Amino acid sequence: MSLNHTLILGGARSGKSRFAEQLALNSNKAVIYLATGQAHDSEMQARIAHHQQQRPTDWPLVEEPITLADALQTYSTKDNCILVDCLTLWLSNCLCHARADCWNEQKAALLAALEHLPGQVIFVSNEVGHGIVPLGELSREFVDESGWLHQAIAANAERVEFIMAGLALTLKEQS
Ligand SMILES: Nc1nc2c(ncn2[C@@H]2O[C@H](COP(=O)(O)OP(=O)(O)OP(=O)(O)O)[C@@H](O)[C@H]2O)c(=O)[nH]1
Repeated sequence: MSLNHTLILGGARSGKSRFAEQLALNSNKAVIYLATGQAHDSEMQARIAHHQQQRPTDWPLVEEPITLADALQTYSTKDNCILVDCLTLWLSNCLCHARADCWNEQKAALLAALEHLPGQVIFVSNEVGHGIVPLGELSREFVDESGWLHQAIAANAERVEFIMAGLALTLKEQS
């Protein structure tokens, strides 16, 4: 089964967001930008402001740090393309949530929702699994969950790209 979603992976400052934005533009559909990031400090505020300045001003913004599946179900239509930037921050937000089962619930909800969404979705995410296994328990959980999430989304994606130094390596493309 291949669904109408694309996964764009890459390291920090790899150019993955820019690549994903170009892909969304090329879709020729109405694009919605779904941000999972939260501006908890001035550095993050500056990053967000930078992102806002360089993407098209006519893209509606949805900010949703936790309930990603609900947001996708609310906004996905057969004529639109939702750009989700990014799964990594969503995973962090869910793992750090006060409710211990938040992550398992939200992950299951997303994977289930993906089977029925009417429109196109482009996911951006950090590939964080290239280093050594972290010593801290939460960091280990983060790296493990991130890898499992990417595998689950990639399995049914129609396209998966890995971005490095602004260049794309196509991992999967189904015509
Ligand atoms: N809340 C909110 N977050 C945003 C908005 N625009 C972007 N972001 C967040 O900013 C994050 C990207 O931050 P960066 O660290 O600068 O980008 P990056 O993805 O690591 O870098 P590249 O690989 O170069 O794309 C995304 O994950 C978004 O969640 C916005 O309008 N509102």
